[in-house]
Amino acid sequence: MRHAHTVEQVRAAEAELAGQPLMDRAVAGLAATCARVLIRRRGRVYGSRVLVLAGSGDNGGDALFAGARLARRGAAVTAVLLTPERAHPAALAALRATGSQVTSDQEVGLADFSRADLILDGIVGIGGSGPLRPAAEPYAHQPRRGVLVAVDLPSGVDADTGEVAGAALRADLTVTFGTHKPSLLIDPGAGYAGPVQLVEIGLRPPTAPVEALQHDEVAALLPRPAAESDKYKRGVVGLLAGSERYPGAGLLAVAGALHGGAGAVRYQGRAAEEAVRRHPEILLTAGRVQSLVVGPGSGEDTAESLDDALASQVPVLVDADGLTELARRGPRALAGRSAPTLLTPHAGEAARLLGGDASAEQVAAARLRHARELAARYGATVLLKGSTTVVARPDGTARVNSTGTAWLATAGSGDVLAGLIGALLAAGLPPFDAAPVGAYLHGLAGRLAAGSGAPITASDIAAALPAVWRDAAQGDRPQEGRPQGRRAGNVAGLGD
Ligand SMILES: NC(=O)C1=CN([C@@H]2O[C@H](COP(=O)(O)OP(=O)(O)OC[C@H]3O[C@@H](n4cnc5c(N)ncnc54)[C@H](OP(=O)(O)O)[C@@H]3O)[C@@H](O)[C@H]2O)[C@@H](O)CC1
Ligand SMILES: Nc1ncnc2c1ncn2[C@@H]1O[C@H](COP(=O)(O)OP(=O)(O)O)[C@@H](O)[C@H]1O
Ligand SMILES: [K+]
Repeated sequence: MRHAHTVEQVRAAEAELAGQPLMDRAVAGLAATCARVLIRRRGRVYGSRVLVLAGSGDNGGDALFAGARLARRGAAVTAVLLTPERAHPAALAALRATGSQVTSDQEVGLADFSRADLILDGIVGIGGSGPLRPAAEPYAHQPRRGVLVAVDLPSGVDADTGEVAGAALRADLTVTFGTHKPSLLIDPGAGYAGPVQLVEIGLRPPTAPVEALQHDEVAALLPRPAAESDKYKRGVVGLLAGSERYPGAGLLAVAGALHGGAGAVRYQGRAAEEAVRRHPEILLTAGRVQSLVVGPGSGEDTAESLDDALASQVPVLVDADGLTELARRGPRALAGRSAPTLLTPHAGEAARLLGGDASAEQVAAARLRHARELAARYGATVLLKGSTTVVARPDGTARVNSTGTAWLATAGSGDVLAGLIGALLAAGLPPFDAAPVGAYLHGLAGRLAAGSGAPITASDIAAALPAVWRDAAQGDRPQEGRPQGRRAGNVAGLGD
């Protein structure tokens, strides 16, 4: 599991360790990573050009101390102070002691920014608030040819949420200390972080409010048939999906559900004839189900299907047209339910569910906040789709998934996901497990189908699910976050 803690939690954990050399540990890890980057890039640290951007807090202190270590290994280090009168005194003294250049001339800083082999972004870390200050902002737009390493988190990104109020520095790599911050896992912030390397400094923060399942946890959660299983014991998922107008959505939900670990799929939409032709294994008869998926392409049947689903005593996943209908009815429509409800909106549907309190763009820019808000308002688990999928519970705890790829943004992709998660619910996973496990597999399936990068269809995603399931079921792979190390995860090639 990858855990992310809030600034408040980090501060409290830090206070418990008062007197311990936390900064030394952080700096040692940071400098070692920078040295490895330089060795990979230039063959050695000696003679490399390093630019340190130092703000007025400890984040700047970390960057200056790391700069001093690199200078002692022969790097030509320049430090640019953004608030010269308040630079970290001990760190500045350490850097000056190496004979490195120190300036507060931002013109010099910007010129060096373009030339340096490595830039340390120590402008601001977990102490940041609001948009980048004017002195710092130009660095967010300045071209560069070197590697930009964010210290703790990219400056300009809100640590707790991943929101970016204005400009932010786009890192090639982030070295974070003690624990992950939510912003390193959730877009748009995560998109500025690059791969994330965690330096252990001994912090022992409490339960994480935001976490990301990794291969091992997914492996442990995947439903597997036991020796005495039969198809009913494994779970039956009912699909209220597909209409005369949108038969395809029903078929894609079936395709997702068939690969989701349930024993059987009971199809109850209007595309039955085509569905059974394509998927002869489905059941068309009415009967018991252990979960219901309502909404994908359900068109003219939506209101009735939603009534049926919400009146049931089984877990219900509401997607697509079902969400539009639910938005019309409002949160009270879920008030009487005794079984769990899972809502799976994309940003536009989320905006609708919020009744106009936020636009789709605002939802996408503040994914964690809006997923939590929706979960609280509707008293349901919410899976907010998009570049980072966020699953939130009414109590605010959240799981995020980053295995996806933008190639997943293709018509019908969400229908496959709805069927897949519906099957996981039928197999007995609670929504807070079924939703992130489904998103994890769906994301990997998209990646597998897209290969090195090619347009894929929703059917391709469904077809890739068995291979991805087999791979995930093996667990124990040191695979984390974005699997190719593009973002959170092992720092491909830059780590040990
Ligand atoms: N916690 C731990 O366990 C450990 C933490 N460590 C390190 O400490 C860091 C936290 O240090 P910190 O508390 O000094 O705050 P920090 O991030 O440097 O920022 C504060 C300064 O930034 C300024 N500023 C604010 N907003 C801004 C903006 N938008 N744009 C520009 N500037 C902005 C603000 O200025 P002011 O508002 O006062 O004018 C203030 O002076 C943490 O990220 C990690 O690197 C490690 O060393 C080891 C263990
Ligand atoms: N930029 C992106 N990066 C990663 N995944 C994405 C991106 N855009 C969309 N997705 C994923 O693609 C799927 C699209 O679902 P949805 O919007 O419901 O499409 P549809 O309604 O056509 O089925 C979701 O799983 C979503 O998380
Ligand atoms: K930073």
